[in-house]
Amino acid sequence: MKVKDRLPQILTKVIDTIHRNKNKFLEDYGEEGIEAEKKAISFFSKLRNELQTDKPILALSDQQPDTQIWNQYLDYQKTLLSNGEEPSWFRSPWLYVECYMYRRIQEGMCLSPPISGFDVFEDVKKESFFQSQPAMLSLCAHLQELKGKMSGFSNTEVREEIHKLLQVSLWGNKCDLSISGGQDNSQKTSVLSSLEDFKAFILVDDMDSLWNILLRNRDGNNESRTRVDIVLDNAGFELVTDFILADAMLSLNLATEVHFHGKVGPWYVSDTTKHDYDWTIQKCLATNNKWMSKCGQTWKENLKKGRWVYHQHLFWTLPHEYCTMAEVAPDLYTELQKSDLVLFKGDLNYRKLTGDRKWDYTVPFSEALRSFHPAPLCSIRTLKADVQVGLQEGVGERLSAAETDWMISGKYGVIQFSPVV
Ligand SMILES: O=P(O)(O)OC[C@H]1O[C@](O)(CO)[C@@H](O)[C@@H]1O
Ligand SMILES: [Mn+2]
Repeated sequence: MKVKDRLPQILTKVIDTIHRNKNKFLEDYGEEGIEAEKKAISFFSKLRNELQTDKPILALSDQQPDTQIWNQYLDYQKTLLSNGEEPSWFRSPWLYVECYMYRRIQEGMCLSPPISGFDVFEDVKKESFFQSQPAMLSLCAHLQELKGKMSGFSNTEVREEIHKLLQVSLWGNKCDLSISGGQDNSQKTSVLSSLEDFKAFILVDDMDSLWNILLRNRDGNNESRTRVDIVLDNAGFELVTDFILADAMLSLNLATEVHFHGKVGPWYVSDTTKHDYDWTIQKCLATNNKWMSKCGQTWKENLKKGRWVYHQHLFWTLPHEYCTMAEVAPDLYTELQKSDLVLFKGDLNYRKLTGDRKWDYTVPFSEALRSFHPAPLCSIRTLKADVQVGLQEGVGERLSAAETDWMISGKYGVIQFSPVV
């Protein structure tokens, strides 16, 4: 499905969702809730029309901490066009327009009090969590079993385990809801048993570079500290794979703290917010499956003890590419500099890391990052957008000749590392 079709479809789903929740708004806020529902629906119908008829991109009119930054970015887009042309939905960069649509959804809710706090994607995120529960259960059981036997593990065995869980987290990224226009895209089967078959689809495998960083902690003395950061992507199955990975890194003594970075508001349908993060841990804890509930308990404790830390920053929901972070969000850049390893989950992060440009397939990843080198970093992403760097000579060409949609189907993945250069 093309962006042109996918984005209006997402807006249609937003409108349906708000409409479906009318009674809830009535119960919560009385007549005022109903008025707000009408207001939000008319905002989103108008927005969908602007999109479909290629109207100019408008400045934001809410008063949020990032409103001015967005409006300045629009001014900057105007300077890129010649002879006074206006940036419009189809004549602006895809990355910008797509981010802009999600920001307009936030604006629509913000301008519709008292229902402003309503997350229009919450229903589908929850649904996808429940749909993939069997697959999550088997991961939780695997982790608990691993914990039972890991005390006698050699480094080779630990390496093998962490490689497995990195791959699980990679394939977990297939499950985002924006690419499917909000349709169910959950994980139905355990990925663990398919890892060997999927190996052939990993186009860049830098897992050993990560291993070398993590091994330093395992082999170091008790004083040593290793901080891993995970820039989260989707809630649902993917988030649980990230939790499993983070838990294993601590349990296997490969890291001492894991910092998670989530979105400040609803984003790209399934992206993780603070509420999704807490909800997921709570849900795992409360299930009647002993393995999953044990996982939930440990994760809650990790947060309490400061071994896990959750961060949010509005930079993650700006349209800016990451090479501008040091300038646009210096505080966040400084925070990431404290890390020993930053894992960027998902496709959108990859697009922002590389600036969503038409790079040659063989350009080194570090070069495509331009000045963005806060710490050693790694992208863990399935390919859903037509940007890919760091491939061996001839690989991109060979794939293009064989499969026209190899860059957007989510079938291929990378675990791609860049040291600090
Ligand atoms: O959740 P992810 O992996 O970032 O995927 C989201 C991707 O889906 C799309 O919305 C559809 O291709 C892309 O713009 C975006 O890169
Ligand atoms: Mn996403």
